[in-house]
Amino acid sequence: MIPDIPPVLQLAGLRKSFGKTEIIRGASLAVRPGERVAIIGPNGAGKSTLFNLISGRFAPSGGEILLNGRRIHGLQPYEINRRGLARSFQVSNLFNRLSVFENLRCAVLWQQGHRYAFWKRLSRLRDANERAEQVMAMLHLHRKRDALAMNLTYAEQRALEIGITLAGGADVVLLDEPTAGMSKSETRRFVELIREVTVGKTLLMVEHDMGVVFGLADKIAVLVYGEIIAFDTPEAVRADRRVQEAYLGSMLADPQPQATEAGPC
Ligand SMILES: Nc1ncnc2c1ncn2[C@@H]1O[C@H](COP(=O)(O)OP(=O)(O)OP(=O)(O)O)[C@@H](O)[C@H]1O
Repeated sequence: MIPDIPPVLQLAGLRKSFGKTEIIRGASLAVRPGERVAIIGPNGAGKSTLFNLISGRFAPSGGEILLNGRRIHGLQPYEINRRGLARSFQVSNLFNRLSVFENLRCAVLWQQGHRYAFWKRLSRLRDANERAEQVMAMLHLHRKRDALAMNLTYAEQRALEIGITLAGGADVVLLDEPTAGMSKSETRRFVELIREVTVGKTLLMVEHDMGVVFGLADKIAVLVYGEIIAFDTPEAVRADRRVQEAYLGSMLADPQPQATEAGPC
């Protein structure tokens, strides 16, 4: 990474209060193009709130969010999406009664601004079909092309969700606990898949599994009580005394995947 490349995503003194309680307390972060950043921290530290602020679901109480140097705070989630930032959710975002292909095509059309207007020009539909096929192949889901989302395995559903997030071609991708609920072997395969499908993209993820975090991230941001107390390489974060004291030093000392073999599939 060349240090003076401008950040693709920048948080500056970001704040968010719910009522009188300040949850995000002046968070600042500069993410360079192509970096893979994991946000870690104790339960309730504000990780999901931070994602909700960046993706436009919540309006900040103060501070700034810049995407490619332009302010995005105050924009609607779909406007932020069309500026090239897409996010996945912890809860399922799939249309259960649509096929894998149809789910992806809906996502392409929506993210390109056609909403669900399937009657739009045929050439656009052709482009969306091609993009959906492309994303399906990237996810290794082409053999499940016509399977309904509800009939996929849990890991396939999570892969499809990542496909939906990537469908519109966003350059900045936010993944919220992408491996939650997976077995160890599924988690290992999924980490490889995430690595493959995010080549050339900037990735921000919230993840509790330290094996995934240390296996994927170029940099780790540690959020404690709404403040980013460290933002550095995995090695530097692991050695940081403040991080060890504030956030489960033992977890960082031995970053093995935390998932159990008893996944939901
Ligand atoms: N819409 C809301 N209204 C009021 N309080 C909220 C709201 N959303 C989140 N909070 C509070 O903000 C705090 C941070 O929650 P958040 O979900 O962002 O933490 P987190 O770090 O993602 O936690 P976890 O690791 O458990 O998912 C919590 O105390 C939560 O109750």
